[in-house]
Amino acid sequence: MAFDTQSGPFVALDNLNLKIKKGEFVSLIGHSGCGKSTVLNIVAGLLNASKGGCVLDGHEVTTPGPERAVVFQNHSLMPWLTVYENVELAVQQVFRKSMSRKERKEWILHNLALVHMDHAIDKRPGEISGGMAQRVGIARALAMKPSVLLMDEPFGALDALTRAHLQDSLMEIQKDLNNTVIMITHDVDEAVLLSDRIIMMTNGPAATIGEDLAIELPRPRDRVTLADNPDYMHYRQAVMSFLYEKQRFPDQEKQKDDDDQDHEESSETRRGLQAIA
Ligand SMILES: Nc1ncnc2c1ncn2[C@@H]1O[C@H](COP(=O)(O)OP(=O)(O)OP(=O)(O)O)[C@@H](O)[C@H]1O
Repeated sequence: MAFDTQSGPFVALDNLNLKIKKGEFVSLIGHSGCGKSTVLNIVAGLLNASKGGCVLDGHEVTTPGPERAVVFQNHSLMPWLTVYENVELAVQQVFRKSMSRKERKEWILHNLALVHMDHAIDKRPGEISGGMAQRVGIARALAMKPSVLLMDEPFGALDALTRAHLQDSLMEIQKDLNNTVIMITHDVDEAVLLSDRIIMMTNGPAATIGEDLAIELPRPRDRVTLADNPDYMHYRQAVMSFLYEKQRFPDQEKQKDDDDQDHEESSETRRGLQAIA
C-alpha cells in the first residue's frame, strides 16, 4: 500500500499476505505507525490498496458494507441521537425489510443489554462517560450482525475495570455469534487473552507480517486462571520479545534491510490481503 504524499509515494505496507478463517479472532499488534490501521481500513473498504486487495467470501472488498462493522477507539456516535437511536440507525440500515418494528426494538434492546447499557437508552452521547459511549459503539456494531467485526483499539481509552469487563463480554459474544474479529491492540495481555492468532507486524515503512502466532489456549478463558498458566506466559513472552527485542529499533532494522537489498531493484509493493470469512 503506497500513499501519495508531497514528497512522493510513501510505502506503508509491502507484500502483506494474511488469510483469516471464518470465526477466527485475530489481533494485529506492532509499533505505532507500522500500518495496522491501514490494514483494517482496507478490509473495512475505507481505503483501496494501491496493489492487491482484500477478498471476503470470494468477493473483492472495495467499499464499506454492513457485513463488516467497524469499532474505532473513539466511539463515533451521532451526538444528537439518543443511545437507543444510535443503535436503531444501524439496525434500520440492515434489517428494515427483514425484521418487524417489534423485532427491531427487541434486537436493539438485546444488544444494549449485552454491553450493559440498557439502563441509559434515552441519554445522549454527551450525557454518558467515554467508556459507556464505547460500549454503545460496540452494541451498534454487533447489532448489524456483521460477519466480520473490525476493531481499532476498541478498549484503548477505557479504564482497566471497564476494559476487562468488555473483553470478557466480547469473548462471550464472539463465542455465541462466531463472527470473525480483527482487532488492533497495543496491549499484549489483551491480545493473548482474546485471540486465536496474533499477527505481529514489522516496523514501517514497508511493513509486513513479522510473526504469526497461534494462541492455543482452551476456551472459555479466564484472566485470573491464565495469569500463572505457563502457556499463557510463553505466548506473552513471545509477543514481548518480538516488540521489544526483535522490532525494538525501527531505524536499525530498516537500515539492515536496505543494506541487504540490491539498491537497483525497487521493492514491489504487493498487497495480497485475503480475509476469508
Ligand atoms: N493517508 C495517508 N497519507 C500518507 N501517509 C499515511 C496515510 N495514512 C497513513 N499513513 C502513514 O502510513 C503509516 C501507517 O499508518 P497507520 O495509521 O496504518 O499505522 P498504525 O500502525 O495504525 O499506527 P498507530 O498504532 O500509531 O495508530 C504511517 O507512517 C502513516 O503516517
